[in-house]
Amino acid sequence: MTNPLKLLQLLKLLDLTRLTETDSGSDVAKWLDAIPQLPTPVAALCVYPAFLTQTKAYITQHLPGADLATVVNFPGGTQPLAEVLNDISHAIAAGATEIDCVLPYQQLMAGDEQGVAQFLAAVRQATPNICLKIIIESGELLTAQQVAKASELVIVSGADFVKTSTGKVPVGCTLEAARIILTSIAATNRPVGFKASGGVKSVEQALQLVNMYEEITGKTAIKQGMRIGASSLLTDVLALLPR
Ligand SMILES: O=C[C@H](O)COP(=O)(O)O
Repeated sequence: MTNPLKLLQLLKLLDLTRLTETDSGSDVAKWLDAIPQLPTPVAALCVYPAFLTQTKAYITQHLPGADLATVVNFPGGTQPLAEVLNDISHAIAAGATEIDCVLPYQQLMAGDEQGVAQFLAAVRQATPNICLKIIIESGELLTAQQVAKASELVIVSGADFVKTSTGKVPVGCTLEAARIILTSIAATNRPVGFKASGGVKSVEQALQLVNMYEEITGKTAIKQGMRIGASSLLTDVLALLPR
C-alpha cells in the first residue's frame, strides 16, 4: 500500500492541468465541475489563457489556496517575443498567478544561446511577483548537454522553476532529463524549483520523480520547490488514497 502521506504530498505538488486545444468554455466548465472534493488543495490549476477567468472563479469558490497557472509561447516555443509579452500581460490581468512559458528551444538547438538568454530576461522582467516556470521541452532536445544548457540558462535568468515538457511532443518527462535538470538545480545557490510534466500519469512515476528530487537536492519536495504538471495523475492518486 502506498503511504497516504506520500499521496497527500503528490496532491500538494500537483499542477492539475487541462490543455486540450479543442476545448470550449463549456468543456472547461465540465472539467472543473468534475474535480472531486480533495483532502488537500492541489498546488495549481493550469489552463489555457482563454479559460483563466472561469478557472479563477472556480478556485475562489472551491479550491482556496490553489494557484492559477497558464501557458504562453505554448507549445511550439516559436512566438515572437512581443506577442509572448503581450500574452503574459493579458494573463496577469485575467488573474494568472503563475506563468508556464516555453523556452525557444529551437533557437537553443541552433546555437543561439544569447538570443535565448535575452528572451528569458524579458519574460522574467514581465513577471514580477508571478511564479515563472520555463518549459525546456527536454524530449525535443537532442543531447544531455542541450538539456543541461537549457537548465542553466533558465536558472541564470532568475525564473522560479525549470519545467521539463509541454506534454505535446512524443517524449515527455524522462528520468534521465529529470536527473540532468536536478543536477543543475542542485549546483546553484539560488533556490530554483523543478516541475516534472508530460506523460506523468501514475503514482509510481510521480513518486520516482519526488524521490529523485529529494535525493539530488537534499530537500523535502514542497510546493515552492517541486511541481508535477499532469492532466491525468489525479485519478491514480485518488484511487490509492484510503477513504
Ligand atoms: O504542463 C503540463 C503538461 O501539459 C501535462 O501533460 P500531460 O497531459 O501529459 O499530463
